Amino acid sequence: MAGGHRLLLENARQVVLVCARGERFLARDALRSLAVLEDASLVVGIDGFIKAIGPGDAIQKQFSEETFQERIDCTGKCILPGLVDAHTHPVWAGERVHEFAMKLAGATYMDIHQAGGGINFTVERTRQASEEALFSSFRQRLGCMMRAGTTLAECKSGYGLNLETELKMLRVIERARRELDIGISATYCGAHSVPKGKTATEAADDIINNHLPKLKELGRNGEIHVDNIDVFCEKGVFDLDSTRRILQSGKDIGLQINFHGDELHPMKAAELGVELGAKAISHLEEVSDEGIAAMAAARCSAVLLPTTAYMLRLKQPRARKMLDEGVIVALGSDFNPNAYCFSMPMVMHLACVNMRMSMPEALAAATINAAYALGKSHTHGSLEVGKQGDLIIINSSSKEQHQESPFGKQVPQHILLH
Ligand SMILES: N=CN[C@@H](CCC(=O)O)C(=O)O
Ligand SMILES: [Zn+2]
Repeated sequence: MAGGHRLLLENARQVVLVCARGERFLARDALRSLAVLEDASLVVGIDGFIKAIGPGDAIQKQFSEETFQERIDCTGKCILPGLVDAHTHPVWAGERVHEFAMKLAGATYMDIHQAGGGINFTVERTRQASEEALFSSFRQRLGCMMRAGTTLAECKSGYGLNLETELKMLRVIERARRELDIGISATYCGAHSVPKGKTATEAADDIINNHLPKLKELGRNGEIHVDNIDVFCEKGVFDLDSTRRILQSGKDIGLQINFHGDELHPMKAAELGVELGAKAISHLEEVSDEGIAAMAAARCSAVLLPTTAYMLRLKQPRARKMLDEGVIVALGSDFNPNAYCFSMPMVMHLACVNMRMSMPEALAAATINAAYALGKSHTHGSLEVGKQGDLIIINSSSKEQHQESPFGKQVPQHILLH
């Protein structure tokens, strides 16, 4: 007979809280060591929220008269918050394997983009795909992310560019949000590339005059729920002026600004993001010193994407400088047809090796700080009483093994979402 509480996780070797005082993000010295309880237990209530965390014997005493729908013996194991992936492009059709060969032969991302490949190749395939087919592949991809420990993922549109296909993608994301056991933060990314036959200014006008009013209407009717607005601010894609106009219009209809900036060329995108009150800016391989200082002061988070720099052989984003200056650093997989990585443990590992982040910095960046980038760190990203009981159990006695061994031991034994 069900009753009392949803779940008791008993006697874990470590419960990695990440933070324990209601912090909305971790930066500077707070990243030196994360909050961890040894030999601890955790209780999730029927409503899916965490009710208690503490020493195993204390929890046992406190809940000795209570009943649980499920109990898991976590002896020798480690409990972590579910991982948060702050940047993904997971809805699309068609493969771009041929472009990998072109890149290995020396073509750059922009060479391929300017020749009509890259994003625009995927746009053609995605426009042709049925909504059902898009949902089916999306569901499989989300399943892979979950199996690697992701419990909340930001998911972008952006392979439609026209209103019809952007809405098709957003409906697919909305369906997943309602039907699947994974948290989703939905992002409208209709300015991911300039559609064929249009200039950036014309594309921006179309978005501002046609796409955004429709999103507002559908949001008001409860048909789709969009959290963020994104633009690919890049030389040869959307310039600073078009980016500003689109992001401001998105903000005016209540969306959080969370966009691609300073990736391949220095654009002063970070400075623009701060001016507009952006919640997050992704990539930042080419961010200026002034941009870093402005982001730190404005608490605008940097979503760093180690798979992109690796795949495209770009210079690494200056994670160390950002961290030392107090920027709120988050991580994302950037899952897309050009960077096919589902795994946040692999992303943390690359962040440590290639971007020289410490293990606590990488774990905070994949939990509380990623949740902050999505405006969800009041409910996600740490194990604290009152937060959502999204957590993973790894068959290892310390959290470090999760990052050190991304090729094997990273697969969580249990993934629990509430
Ligand atoms: N840079 C722009 N967007 C993606 C790539 C998308 C694609 O190539 O399909 C990124 O974040 O890496
Ligand atoms: Zn991206």
